[in-house]
Amino acid sequence: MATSTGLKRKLKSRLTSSRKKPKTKHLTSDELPWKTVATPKEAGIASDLDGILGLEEVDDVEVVYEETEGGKVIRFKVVEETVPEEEDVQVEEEEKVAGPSTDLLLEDNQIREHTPIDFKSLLPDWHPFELHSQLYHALRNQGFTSPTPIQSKAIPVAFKGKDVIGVAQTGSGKTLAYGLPILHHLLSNANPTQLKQQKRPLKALVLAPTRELALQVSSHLNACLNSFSENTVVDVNREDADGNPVLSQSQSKKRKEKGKNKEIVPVQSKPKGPPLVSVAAIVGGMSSQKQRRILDRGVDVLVATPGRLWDIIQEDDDLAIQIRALRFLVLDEADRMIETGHFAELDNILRLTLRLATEEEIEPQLSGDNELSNPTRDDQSLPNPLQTFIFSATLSKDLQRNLKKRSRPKYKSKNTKPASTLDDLVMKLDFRDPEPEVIDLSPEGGVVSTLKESKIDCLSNDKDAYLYYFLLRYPGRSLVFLSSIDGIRRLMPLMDLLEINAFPLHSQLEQRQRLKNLDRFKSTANSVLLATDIAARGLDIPAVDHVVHYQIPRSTDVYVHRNGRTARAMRDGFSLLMCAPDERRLVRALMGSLGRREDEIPEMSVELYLLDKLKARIQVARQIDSAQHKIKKENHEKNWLREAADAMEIEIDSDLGLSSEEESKGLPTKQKRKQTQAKTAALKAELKSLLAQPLVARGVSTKYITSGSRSIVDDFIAGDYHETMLGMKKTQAGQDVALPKKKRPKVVKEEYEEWNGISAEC
Ligand SMILES: Nc1ncnc2c1ncn2[C@@H]1O[C@H](COP(=O)(O)OP(=O)(O)OP(=O)(O)O)[C@@H](O)[C@H]1O
Repeated sequence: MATSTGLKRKLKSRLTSSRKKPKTKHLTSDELPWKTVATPKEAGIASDLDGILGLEEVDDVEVVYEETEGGKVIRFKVVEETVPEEEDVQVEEEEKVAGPSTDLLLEDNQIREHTPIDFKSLLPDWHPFELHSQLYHALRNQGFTSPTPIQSKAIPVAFKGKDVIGVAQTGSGKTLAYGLPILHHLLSNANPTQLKQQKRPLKALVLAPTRELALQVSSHLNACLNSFSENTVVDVNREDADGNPVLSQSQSKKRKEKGKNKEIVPVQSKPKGPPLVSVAAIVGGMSSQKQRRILDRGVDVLVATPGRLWDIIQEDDDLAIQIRALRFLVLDEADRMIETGHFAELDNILRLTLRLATEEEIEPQLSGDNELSNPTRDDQSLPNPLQTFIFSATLSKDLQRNLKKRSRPKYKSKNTKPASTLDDLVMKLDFRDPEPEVIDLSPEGGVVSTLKESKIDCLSNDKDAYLYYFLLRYPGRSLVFLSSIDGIRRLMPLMDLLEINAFPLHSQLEQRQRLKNLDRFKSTANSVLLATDIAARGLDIPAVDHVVHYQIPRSTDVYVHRNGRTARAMRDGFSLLMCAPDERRLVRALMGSLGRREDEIPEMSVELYLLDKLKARIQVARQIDSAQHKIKKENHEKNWLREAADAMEIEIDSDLGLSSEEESKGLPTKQKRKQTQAKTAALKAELKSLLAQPLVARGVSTKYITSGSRSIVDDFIAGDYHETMLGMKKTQAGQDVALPKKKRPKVVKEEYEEWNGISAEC
């Protein structure tokens, strides 16, 4: 142990070093520190884009794909690593021996105090849980001063070793409701000496339905570890040249540059010891080699989507064996996993977690010949009891009731059929707890109290104009849900032409692009995300102001989860349903199954005069889009024709003005093409002029601002005038909805005395 003075001096040096952020430098591919190495041809290494994609495998080189005006550009970000100073290493060694220190208070990412922290007075609401000190630090750093209701209820139950089925409204902190008990258990039971000697076995598996949600859960859990104890926590999704985990950015230490004038030589800082607890994500669409390496190294908590995980399990017997001995299993948004087509994979993974009675053998439904070894175990052979947590904002009451009644799984033998519905699947889960605890905090009617709902009734064809109106009228971060990818593809060019900052998100985009679009949406205050329901569940995007249901969601659960992207963590939020005449029936059914009436959702008020002006813009934008589409299609056909002619060694007109031949094939002549191009240019000029015209509400005089039937001078003085719609007040969307109709009092059937005919007395 160091003396207190010695420790102080070293801490000071850490103070300076911890402020240093790793620098990043943009380089071209030629500037990277290449080294020529021979690779076997058969391996097909780096055949992709001349090795550029392979670069993702290189530590500290981040490949960034950017759309620019000149086309797609690939950039390389090189993160300069730091070499820890001897003093830092010494402090870390000391801390390692002493265990996680409680004498550093990290606030605003800086070490402020050097006294033991009294969490009892700093976090009184958390104190009764007696969490590991590292978690207290993390909660404090993140400003989570008190537990949310689901955390208050679920954490003590989980600490008792019980299985938990948690149902709570969207954005209510369910991730930490299961995450904190898991991390507490792992931190409290970690044995640093043992970790150094052997590969850590997998202890917790969190299954999530979408890649984005899995990555988010993983970073949420990592944030609870990385806030403190710099030497004990690493981001295992990053690794050094030897495949060792690299300390996360907050842990970067001072570096020694190798030569001032030289090119950057990335220097790897070796971790000073294995992390106490590590969390990693395994999802589709990202480098599977890297993910396999992470697994080979060993990880404590794995957050995964079922598809990619099952792919890996099929080739990795060791992982399958580890899953059989899990300590924690979590199904996050289990109901959605059933919908995403991952059902068979999920079913197979869950089969691995079942207890096996000595006489029974259960085999997962493996495809191919790569059968897993399946050791028969009885209940007693389990080293640790498995604890199962199922969390969602929507789990049917029937399912919750059934879960309470059951205990042992229904899987009996390897011939058992896979489950076919969520109820079926969850009922087959092998809860070790004879009475799993159901905690249901879901709000009545499925709506979070801080959410304001509204509705616009309009024709299908007018939805674009209403959406455009809404986006201009209420700037902010708007998440627009569409039910099809085609719908997004149609709307995106319109948004571009109308100069709306919109990004698409759907399953047919590359994973890299999905994450990038999500990031752009997160970091742009006034932006729109046009998304399918892959964005409906679990995504925790800070400050989404509005959710727009461009099409009516296909189920109540989807409605609840889509709405849940706004009004999170007790913040205000707004949702708008766009309802075409043929969708009214669906809205009625939707509200009915939430135990509500259709007219409980108030109408959004719309300035029709301005809407008409916007319709004119939309019309021109649509014409441009269709003309551009036509040109694109023609170019495509032209290219096809040229290639076909080349292949057949036929000579065609140099400019493809194939005149008669062309016309006979239905292709436009050169003249016609020119006409289309000229028409498009004229339309673009028209749209440009329409976009430049100010949007002035009816009755507003821009010449004499104090006159007109709608004087705008007071708004100017008060500073609450709308910047793009003159004459409108700058209001929040929630202020422009009519009050919801009051619930009609329930008709209480009066009990009448049985009618026995006119009495003799009358
Ligand atoms: N105790 C807390 N105090 C304040 N904020 C918290 C607390 N716990 C979690 N949060 C924050 O609340 C937000 C929502 O948390 P989380 O994503 O876990 O919600 P959720 O219930 O899983 O939502 P969904 O059902 O939509 O998946 C996150 O930004 C999280 O960081």
